[in-house]
Amino acid sequence: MIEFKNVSKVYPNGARGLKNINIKIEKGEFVVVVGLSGAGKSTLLRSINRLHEVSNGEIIVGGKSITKAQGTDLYRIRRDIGMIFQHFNLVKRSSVMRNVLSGRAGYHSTWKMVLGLFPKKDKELAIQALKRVNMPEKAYIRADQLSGGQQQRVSIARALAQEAKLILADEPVASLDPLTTKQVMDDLQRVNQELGITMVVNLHFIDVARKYATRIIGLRRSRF
Ligand SMILES: Nc1ncnc2c1ncn2[C@@H]1O[C@H](COP(=O)(O)OP(=O)(O)OP(=O)(O)O)[C@@H](O)[C@H]1O
Repeated sequence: MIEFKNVSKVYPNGARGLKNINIKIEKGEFVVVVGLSGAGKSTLLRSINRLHEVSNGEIIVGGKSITKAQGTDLYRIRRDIGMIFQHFNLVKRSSVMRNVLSGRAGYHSTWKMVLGLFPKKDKELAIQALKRVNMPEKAYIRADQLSGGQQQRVSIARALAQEAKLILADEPVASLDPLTTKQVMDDLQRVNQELGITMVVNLHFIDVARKYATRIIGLRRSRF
């Protein structure tokens, strides 16, 4: 599903993000990346969908080189990759439904999205996604009316509506309390087990990593 081939990343200011990384992640794995602050976890995760460009080496996603891909090819590879951020990245003044539907944006023309013209099938997908995170009754509430944990579960629903084959979650529970952390991690686990969506998750807490991961990757000073 994902292969890092001798990947290195040096930031323009000279900071080293990754050093000679070789990893293979198979379809359906729940991989947790752990490491101290500055170890390179975010750089690793964000290089998978090319939010960060790597300096050397190549990353293969779903059999295709995302490193070399351009134009439509890059767009298609990215469409299969859902992203979950520490601070949820929802449009806070929009409804939950509208946020989940935004996961469908990659399937339609920009003008339709600007006008909010989503086909019926998309709305059904969005409701199904909200059901999977146990939040269908919140569909028409504004996102900023929800707790942090609920907002994070909406962002999981957005990735599901996107029909992502792979979800990258960069510190998804770093802003949450222990109870909410469990709910969000349980949702990610359920999605992984029931839908077979591959997960790559960065976490600070090794106990949470142990509980959920099918494999833990430890990063230390840009290496693993
Ligand atoms: N945009 C950037 N510009 C310059 N250097 C950066 C940038 N992003 C990260 N770095 C550097 O790259 C290295 C790895 O950082 P990265 O954010 O990937 O680590 P991390 O393990 O995710 O840490 P944290 O948990 O604190 O986010 C660090 O030395 C960091 O200072």
